[in-house]
Amino acid sequence: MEHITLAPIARVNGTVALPGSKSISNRTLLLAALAKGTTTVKGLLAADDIHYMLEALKALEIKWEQTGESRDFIVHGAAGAFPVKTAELFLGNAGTAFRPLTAALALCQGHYTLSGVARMHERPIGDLVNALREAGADITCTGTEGYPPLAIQPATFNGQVIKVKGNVSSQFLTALLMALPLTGQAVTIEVIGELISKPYIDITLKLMAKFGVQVEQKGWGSFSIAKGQAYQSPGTIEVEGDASSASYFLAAGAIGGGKVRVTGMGSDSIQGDKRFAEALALMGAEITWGSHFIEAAPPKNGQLTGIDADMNHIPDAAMTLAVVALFAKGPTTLRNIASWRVKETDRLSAMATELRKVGASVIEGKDFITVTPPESLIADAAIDTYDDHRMAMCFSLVAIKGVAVQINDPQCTAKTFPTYFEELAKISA
Ligand SMILES: O=C(O)C1=C[C@@H](OP(=O)(O)O)[C@@H](O)[C@H](O)C1
Ligand SMILES: C=C(OP(=O)(O)O)C(=O)O
Repeated sequence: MEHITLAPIARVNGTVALPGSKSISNRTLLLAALAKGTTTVKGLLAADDIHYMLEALKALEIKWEQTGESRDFIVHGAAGAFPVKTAELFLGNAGTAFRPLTAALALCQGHYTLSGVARMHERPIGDLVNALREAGADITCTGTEGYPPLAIQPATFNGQVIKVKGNVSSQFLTALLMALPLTGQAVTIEVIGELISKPYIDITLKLMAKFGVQVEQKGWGSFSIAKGQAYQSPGTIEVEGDASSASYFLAAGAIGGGKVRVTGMGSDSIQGDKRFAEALALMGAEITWGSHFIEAAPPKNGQLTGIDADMNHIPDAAMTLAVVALFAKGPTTLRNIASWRVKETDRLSAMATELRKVGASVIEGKDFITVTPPESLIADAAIDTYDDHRMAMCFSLVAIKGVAVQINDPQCTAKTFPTYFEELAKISA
């Protein structure tokens, strides 16, 4: 297996220009594809998840072009439903492509199949499929009921009130929100039970508003779209830097003896993961906020402290804290993170296994993890990454003011951050 060996990094210092946000890139591409008019998308993320969305749009005969070598793309919108009525889409392991495209295609009166990598076929989609079916959609799970792959057939949509469960993934609600304006009808989405990962719904609503569709929100339980709204290109959208990707560098700054600044997003960001910096501050890190940057440095007294906190609002960036916990005084407990089990891998189990390899004592709960740091880290651990980009990026932090560490299959960062290890090297001394 390919691996990368990171020697202990004595000090980190410098500035990282963040790659584009995955969540904003894929939402913007889909909204631009459904909108009337041409949209220039600036600073699109270059990574596998976005590649799958771009290729899917191409298969659906949405015209787009890249401006030279830049990350600026021009998308020619279809002004409504996709023009192509038959397509086979392969979407890798990109939740932000798979879930929203499922909902949009269910309303397009065509014959479509959607599939992904083996792990995508183990990630639940039943709550979204059932919500769409109850509104008349014809969707078959061609493997196991409740999971991809999916086959969609033409059907009459008749939903006025659509109920969806929110406790497995917020992407199901996001998918319905983005797709339903295609019907042109008044529709209300009711969320049954708890809604997790709420800040991602804010990203969805803010981007829909940029494309001219307003949603009337009542708390987190009801979302209404008035009749006759349709997406309209806003002209240009600038993709912010990725706040989840920022977490590794901010954590490095908090651990590593110097200041690390990330640019491309800051206090003005629409991404919930900016609040990772608040969690780091709770551990004692010195955080400086700008409207378009965040900077992290170690605590004034040099010692991070463990925390016990609810992480439901930042599930992706919370993984980074589990590794920062290795450098803190006392245990750290991250709570309300059951969704970790249905992401790129079972992240609760993977995180517990790999943290133990470097010497931590770990309690793996059903929906929480407690990490007690070892007296001293075990050197030269070979970290397995489970085809999970975040496992690879998180465990690189072990080297910062710590010990040498081997990361197996480092290319898995391609899902959201293909150049991660190069960027880390640039701020390492
Ligand atoms: O909507 C989004 O862009 C995302 C929502 C979150 O998923 P869940 O809602 O499944 O927690 C997050 O983990 C994922 O990386 C991106
Ligand atoms: C959960 C993640 O991805 P996805 O968008 O595929 O759900 C992630 O990037 O951590």
